[in-house]
Parts: sequence; structure tokens; C-alpha cells
Amino acid sequence: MASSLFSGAFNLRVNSPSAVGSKNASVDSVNSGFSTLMEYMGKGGVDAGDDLIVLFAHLEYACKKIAALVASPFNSSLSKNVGIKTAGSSSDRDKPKPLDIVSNEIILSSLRNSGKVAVMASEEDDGPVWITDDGPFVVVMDPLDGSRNIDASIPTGTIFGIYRRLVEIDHLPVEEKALINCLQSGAKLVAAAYVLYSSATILCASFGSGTHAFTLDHTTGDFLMTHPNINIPPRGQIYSVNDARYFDWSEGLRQYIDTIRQGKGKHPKKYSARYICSLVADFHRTLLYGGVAMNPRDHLRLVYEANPLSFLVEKAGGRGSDGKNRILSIQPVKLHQRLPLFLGSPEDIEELQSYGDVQQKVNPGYNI
Ligand SMILES: O=P(O)(O)OC[C@H]1O[C@](O)(COP(=O)(O)O)[C@@H](O)[C@@H]1O
Repeated sequence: MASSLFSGAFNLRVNSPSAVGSKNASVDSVNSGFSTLMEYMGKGGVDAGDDLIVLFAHLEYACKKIAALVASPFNSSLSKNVGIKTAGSSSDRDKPKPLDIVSNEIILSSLRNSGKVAVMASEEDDGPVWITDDGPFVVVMDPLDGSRNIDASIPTGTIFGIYRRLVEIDHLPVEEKALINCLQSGAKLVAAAYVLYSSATILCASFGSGTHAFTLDHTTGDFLMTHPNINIPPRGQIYSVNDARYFDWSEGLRQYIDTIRQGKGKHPKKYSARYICSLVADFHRTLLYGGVAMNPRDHLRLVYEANPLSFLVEKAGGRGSDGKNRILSIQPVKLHQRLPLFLGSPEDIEELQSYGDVQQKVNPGYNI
């Protein structure tokens, strides 16, 4: 009984108008069955190419391991890096590592095993890691965003951006070409994805045509397409920001938030606030329900967070902005460059930007 209910729910999804009315005709054939991420990437779907399929198979594997790790009863000692020594050991090597470091290692090992990655840059590392000379791809990533919330079992996420290796600079010294490859503008992304570790584990990806979400089926280990061709609502009714910073905000941002809270903006409805303080979770909700998710101070990273998420929101019909400029048009100059970030529905972002001065100028450091 339970299993027929379960498959019934799946069939509903398969036959839903959004699944049938997909933008990409070749994807329709896949949507006629409940497709996995791998099937979708294959020839019957988006035809992402063998190299990218192999890479994603490895990323999938790494993220399933991270999903298990964040849900593990043993993760609280990992997340605190409290230095519990295992019996009989005395060296630092045996100390538990924080979850974001463990996640970084899991993904790096998968990228190495894929054989498809020339260079990887991670929010957790000081500089890029050169992996293999002939790898066709460059991967930039935040291995475990929101990990400061993990002790309270609040959702976390992994973010990836994937570029092609710049073959024209293959002759440069490794350090130089590694950095240049990782500093490509977001407009050159060939794919981006995030994985949300929450009540469900969801992998949301774009390979350039549409943004699609796949939910991990724990019974088979497959990521099943549950949200084909996500279209962010043109306008939402939710704003997502750390409100406690109100008195550090610029005048424009205060006015904007005051206006939409009271239902006096272009949308004559009072907005509601939602803020998980976990970027992937706040972004995922925004993608599905619309509105705007923002961090107006120089905090989030252009390379690892802003670019991949802007790529995904744009492919879903939304916008990614630093308050003034389109994120994907900003040329990164530093690997760990930080900036204000506003992601969301096109009409909400346009209205927000019309207030001009929405970036937070002061960043006093909030130790929480
Ligand atoms: O403290 P703020 O400005 O609300 O920032 C919260 C944001 O910072 C993050 O925790 C990422 O910051 P870290 O990379 O320092 O962990 C996001 O998940 C979240 O959206």
C-alpha cells in the first residue's frame, strides 16, 4: 500500500504540465518516464556529453557521502573540531576534522577519481589545486555552506560551478594557469549545481538550458527528477535577509524593506520574512516560491557562491545582482572575492535596484 502511494505520487509528477511542457524538446522524452539525473544528462535528455556525465557521477557520489555525514549521529564532534582523540592516539592527524573540511576532502577525492578535472578551487582552500593536465573541466565550489548551523540540524548545502579548461593557456606555469582558469567570469559557466541537505537531499543543476531539481531516492541511491524546468515566479512575496543588521544597512535598502513589509511596494501585498541563514536553503526556497534572497554586505564569495547561484537563477528566469550589476558580468579578480548578493524574482530584483543605494557599506564583523 505504502509503495503504491509512493509511486502514485511520482506518477503525478511525471504527468504534471510542468514536466510535459518543458522548454527543451529532447528533454520531453525523458520526462515521459521519471528520469534520474544521469538519464537526463544522457543522449535522450540534455546530451551533456560523456565527460560532464562522468564528472557529475562523481559529484553525485561525493554529495551522497556528505548527505550521510551531515545526518550522522557522530557529526557533532566533527563540526566542533573539539579535538577528541581516538583511543591510544596522540597526534593532530587523528583529531576529528570540521565537517566542511571533511566535505572538501570527499569532493576533492571524487574530482581526482573522475579524471575530468584540470583544476579545482574551493572556499576551504587558500589557492587552487591543480589535478590533471588534460582534465577538460575547472570546478569551483563551496563544499559545505551553512556549516555553522549544523549542530542544530539546520539545512546545509554544497555549491558547484563548472567551466571548461582554458586550453589556450596550457603553456603557462601551473600556478598561473590554475588561477586564471578559476577566475573565469560567471558568464562562461558550462554548468552549475547545488545540493541541499535538508528533509530531502536535492541536487539542482543547470547545464545551460533550464534549471532542474532532482531528489535523492534513498531506496535506490538515484537522484530523480522532481522539479523539471523550474521557473522562478516573476514576483514573490518573501524577502530573505539578516534583519538584525537593519541599522547597518544603507538608506536605500532600509527604505525598500520598510516599503515591501508594509505592502506599499509595486506589489500591493505585505511581504513576509524568511531567513534560515544557510545560503543554499534560502536560495532553494526563493527559486521555488519567488521573492528575493539577499546578503547586502561583502560576505558571500563571487567565485564559489554568487556565480553558480546566479547562473542557476538566470536559467530559471530570475536575476543575480550585487545591487547594481549583473553578477555574471563581473570579472573576478581574486579567488576569495566577496560582494553583496541579491538573488531572486526578476520584478523583485528590479524594484530593489530602483532604490539605488542597497549595498551595505559597513561590515563590522558579526561574531556569531
Ligand atoms: O551572517 P550573515 O551576514 O547573515 O551571513 C549568513 C550567510 O553566511 C553563510 O553562513 C556563509 O558564511 P560562511 O562561509 O562564513 O559560513 C551563508 O550560509 C549564509 O547565508
